Amino acid sequence: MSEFSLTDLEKIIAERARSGDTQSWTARLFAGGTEKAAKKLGEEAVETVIAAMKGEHDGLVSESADLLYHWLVVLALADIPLAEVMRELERRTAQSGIAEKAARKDG
Ligand SMILES: N=c1c2ncn([C@@H]3O[C@H](COP(=O)(O)OP(=O)(O)OP(=O)(O)O)[C@@H](O)[C@H]3O)c2ncn1[C@@H]1O[C@H](COP(=O)(O)O)[C@@H](O)[C@H]1O
Repeated sequence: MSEFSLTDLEKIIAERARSGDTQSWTARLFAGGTEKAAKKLGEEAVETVIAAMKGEHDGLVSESADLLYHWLVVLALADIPLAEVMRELERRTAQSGIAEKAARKDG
């Protein structure tokens, strides 16, 4: 399992967004604004769906990476930290009681 996390990528995106580097895709996405970035996210989602439906292993991995990267850019443009989404996922997990059931099973 890679040590690299979405939190690491979120930090890189924040740094690159501020860089003003004309070669930076992140900086260009930020300059283009939310609508453009969200459209790109939609395209990557469609490409991910197509790769999944075709059963393309490598394509699905690659498109998933594009999707997660563009999703984090859209979140950053909306000033929503990844932690806020994780808290929502955690809340839903706690609500379902799945985590406790798994812990009881392990213990
Ligand atoms: N993870 C990514 C990442 N995933 C995809 N992309 C870029 O997203 C762009 C769009 O992908 P597409 O598949 O649509 O390729 P495209 O050639 O633009 O296709 P068209 O839309 O033009 O048809 C490409 O330029 C990819 O390089 C990414 N760009 C950056 N990152 C991360 O962000 C960091 C900083 O990158 P820069 O901001 O470019 O310095 C990198 O080190 C990576 O960690």
